[in-house]
Amino acid sequence: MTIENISSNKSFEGWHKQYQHQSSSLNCAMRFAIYLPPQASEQKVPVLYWLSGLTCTDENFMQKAGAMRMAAELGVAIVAPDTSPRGVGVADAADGSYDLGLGAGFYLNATQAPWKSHYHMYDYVVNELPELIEQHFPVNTKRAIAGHSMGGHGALTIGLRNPERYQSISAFSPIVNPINCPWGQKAFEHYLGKNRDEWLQYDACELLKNTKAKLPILVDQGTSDSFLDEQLKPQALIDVASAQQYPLTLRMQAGYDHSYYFIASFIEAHLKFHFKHLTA
Ligand SMILES: N[C@@H](CCC(=O)N[C@@H](CSC=O)C(=O)NCC(=O)O)C(=O)O
Repeated sequence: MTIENISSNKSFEGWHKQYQHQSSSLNCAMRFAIYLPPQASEQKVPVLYWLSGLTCTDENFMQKAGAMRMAAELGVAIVAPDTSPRGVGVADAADGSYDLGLGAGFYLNATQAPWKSHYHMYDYVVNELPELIEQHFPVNTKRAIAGHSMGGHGALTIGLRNPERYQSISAFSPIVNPINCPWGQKAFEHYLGKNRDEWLQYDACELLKNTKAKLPILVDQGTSDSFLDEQLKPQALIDVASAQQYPLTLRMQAGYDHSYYFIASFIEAHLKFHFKHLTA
């Protein structure tokens, strides 16, 4: 697997870099960003995989979250993939809507035309990307996964389905129950078809009901988030976790909205949470 460097910027004595490569899972060229802390010049470091939300690329988190100072202090690399396949021949929403198609891959493997030829973000994040990162960069195999909104859904579902691959999961404002909200229902019907049984494998609440593993989960949710009641519904996750006695910490943060201003306010706590489990 070859990768092409397309940018390098020194930051907090480490490096932020962007790369492009041909993805076998997605059947197109993909871009990702990596932050390598200063410790990576001397030793292999653990990795936090960050999954962004609707409309994002690899750039939103790296430019807006303010995560690099603490990542440099702790010695944790951060990898941020794009949120969907892109390029010539990749299907997009017919009406140009932001919640389907480009920028809206929902971290699943699509089974329906026209999506199924490229939209395999689940396979990309779970297998291809870590393999590529571990081949090309000074990282060890201790991994954590986090994300925002659609990316929070991705982090929860991928972490819950692959507990042996990650040490910890965290999310900001995640879509916790996509089978019961408009964003999730629209995406799943297009990507997975009308059979709702096929949707359950990508729903964090459903997965939490059935998981035996107990990977620690931290969630922060703003109380002034305009998507809170219609799309995010954190109480559904609290209820299942409570019934399962699952180690979930879900904090309602007063006055915060859905933006990166919110993420920037609590990203240090998430990095410290992951660091504790990555180095336990
Ligand atoms: N209507 C908005 C919706 C897009 C939006 O709010 N995207 C969020 C993630 S929402 C859930 O996945 C986001 O992270 N935006 C990028 C950013 O840098 O803030 C719109 O299209 O503007």
